[in-house]
Amino acid sequence: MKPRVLVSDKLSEASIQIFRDRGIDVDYQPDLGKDKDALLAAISQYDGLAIRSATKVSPKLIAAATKLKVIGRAGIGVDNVDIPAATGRGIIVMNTPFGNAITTAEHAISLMMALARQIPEANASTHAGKWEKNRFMGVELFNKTLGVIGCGNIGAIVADRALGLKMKVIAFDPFLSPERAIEIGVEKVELEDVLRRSDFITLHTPLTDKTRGIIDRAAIAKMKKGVRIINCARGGLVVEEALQEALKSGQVAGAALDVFETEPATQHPLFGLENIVATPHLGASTAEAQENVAIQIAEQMADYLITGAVSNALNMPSISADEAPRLRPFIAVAEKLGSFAGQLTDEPITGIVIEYAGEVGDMNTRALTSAALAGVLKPMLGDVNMVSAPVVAKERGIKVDEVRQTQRGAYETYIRLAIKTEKMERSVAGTVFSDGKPRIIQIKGIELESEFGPHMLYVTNMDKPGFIGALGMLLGNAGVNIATFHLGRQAQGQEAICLVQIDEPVPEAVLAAVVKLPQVKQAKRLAF
Ligand SMILES: NC(=O)c1ccc[n+]([C@@H]2O[C@H](COP(=O)([O-])OP(=O)(O)OC[C@H]3O[C@@H](n4cnc5c(N)ncnc54)[C@H](O)[C@@H]3O)[C@@H](O)[C@H]2O)c1
Ligand SMILES: O=C(O)CC[C@@H](O)C(=O)O
Repeated sequence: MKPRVLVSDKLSEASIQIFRDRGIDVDYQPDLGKDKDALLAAISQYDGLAIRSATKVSPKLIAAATKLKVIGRAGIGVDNVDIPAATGRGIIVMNTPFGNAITTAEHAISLMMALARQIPEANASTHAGKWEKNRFMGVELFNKTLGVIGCGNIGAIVADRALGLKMKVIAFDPFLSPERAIEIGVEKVELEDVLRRSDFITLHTPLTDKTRGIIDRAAIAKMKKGVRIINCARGGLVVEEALQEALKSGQVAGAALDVFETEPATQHPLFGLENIVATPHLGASTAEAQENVAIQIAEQMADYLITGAVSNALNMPSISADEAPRLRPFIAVAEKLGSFAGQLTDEPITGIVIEYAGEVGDMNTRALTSAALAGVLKPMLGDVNMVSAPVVAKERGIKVDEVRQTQRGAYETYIRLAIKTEKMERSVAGTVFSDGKPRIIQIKGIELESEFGPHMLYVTNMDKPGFIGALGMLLGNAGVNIATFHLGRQAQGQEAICLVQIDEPVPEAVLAAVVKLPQVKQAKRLAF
């Protein structure tokens, strides 16, 4: 069946065509995002949801989205998506981190200039026929200090443009390296310095628990009198009441806001103030940026739904379109090895070590580890996939370690997964043969070679004569057809393992009879 995507916000037509061209059924309902109830009623039909900022993806919506695999944000900020809830349900959340960065930086610079020269007010006055030449006395940008809070993609572009205007640019960003600061020509400083030294302050951080209210009453009190503030990032970074007081007192000479605590902001205490320039979240609104982000998100979502390639996901490692087909059989073997170990483990798992050797050691092992974890956890928890598994493992206090080595042993590739519980450690290893099929090659250090079948019987026994015949007879008498039969042992007369692929699940009574065979230590049904 074709994947179905809902586009619930206004997106460029080009993106709709991309979905169609890639063989995806797409419903373009640009106003549905604003109608919570209608969206909630419709969401269960879709594999993908493409949005901008109007659609709020709440835990309630995610709970109703039973088929949903991917949420694509045509833009940067994903604060309208509950990422933990999506991750918990195994839904990938992706955005387009660069598509609107230049446009948004240009908007911030436009707002700074509009503030410096009071262009909106002067425009309104001139249109009103007032010719108030003496009323509008501006300030120059030349030689002024611009303080950038958050110097990532957009902050760095703003800095670059401001340097072109011959401003001095200082930046506060805990994640900005000194080398990067030198590269982009800014002085890396502390927040206090930005507050104390800047003539203009521009915000370019995401809205997080750390950045919410970063410009509050106390921060404003530390600023130069007559500072001008530009917020083209997110409402909530600036405490609006504190700003209002400071604009009235003259501590802040002017502020330009593209974003507001509550949007749409149709009524606001700051509206109507002379020293406020306001735009309705237009940062990303150019034809170029909207085309970019819409095309990018449609490509990324289509890639994921059709090929499994993952790019720009916020809750899953990337898998490029080139590596997706190469990775697929290894994802399958990692998941199956995990599932094998998970099905055999009844106690709480404390740790998992995944070892990659040979060719696979050079691959995207984060994706493989996520697949292995999903395999381990699924038998116990059911609804876990590559997206949610790392988070679920962490929540359960399972320590996950990856070991990579590129040298080869007997096999071109080798993946070994060891599970630790309070009482024991169990390991299983596998590989992918040239036919692309995953194989088990080792269990508990015992060599044997088997495919993963839909129905299997796993038996550990003592290596004594008569066992194979007795097991074969038991299964045969019960009408259970054996497809493949694989054996391995530690050494003659010691612990042995038998892996039998059968055409249907072993009935309970037959399993009980297998356990009673004198040589048998343990017998379990497995399914892949
Ligand atoms: N107005 C609009 O239409 C519009 C358009 C695009 C993006 N945005 C907003 O702009 C924000 C920035 O976008 P970007 O592409 O530059 O993101 P980015 O991730 O490239 O950069 C954000 C920077 O903020 C820094 N940061 C994080 N926490 C910080 C803190 N406590 N103090 C200082 N810096 C901190 C990060 O280290 C990072 O360098 C987005 O999160 C989005 O909310 C708004
Ligand atoms: O979609 C928009 O118009 C705004 C997007 C912007 O806020 C973003 O974070 O990318």
